[in-house]
Amino acid sequence: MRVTVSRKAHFNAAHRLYRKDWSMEKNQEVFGKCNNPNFHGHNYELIVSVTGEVDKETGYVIDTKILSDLIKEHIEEAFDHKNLNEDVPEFKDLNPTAEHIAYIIWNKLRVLIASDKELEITLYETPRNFVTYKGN
Ligand SMILES: Nc1nc2c(c(=O)[nH]1)N=C([C@H](O)[C@H](O)COP(=O)(O)OP(=O)(O)OP(=O)(O)O)CN2
Repeated sequence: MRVTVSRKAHFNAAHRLYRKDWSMEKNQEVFGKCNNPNFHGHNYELIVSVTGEVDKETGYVIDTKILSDLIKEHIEEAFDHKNLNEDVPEFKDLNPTAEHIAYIIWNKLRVLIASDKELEITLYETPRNFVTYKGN
């Protein structure tokens, strides 16, 4: 029996959407108010979902306490109350869009969760804007 187990988390972070190799005018045209050079913040809501076989002995796909600890240590510690452009090395040369943040989170967690389980990341940048990434 395959089941999906999900854990919610959140972090607050600042960012600016822009490309260093574009002019201010081009960045403004493409990214608008998200290109504010003084940055802006979001209350990101994160859902991490793990799908796999239910263990016959424990009844678990993954212990939610273990999943929660992994998210705290590897995602919240790295992103919470940070300026993503300036403080987080993964975004030094990668525009911190919701798509890219979800991709980075997936890659950070993928290596920590058993390879026979599927991993899916849903990231809400605002209550109405969210992305989903499950690899590939
Ligand atoms: N595909 C993407 N589009 C946009 C992203 C993104 O990461 N991926 N990011 C932004 C801005 O950073 C920001 O999220 C937009 O904020 P805002 O326009 O305020 O969004 P809201 O939905 O909260 O506001 P509305 O009032 O509903 O317009 C832009 N695009």
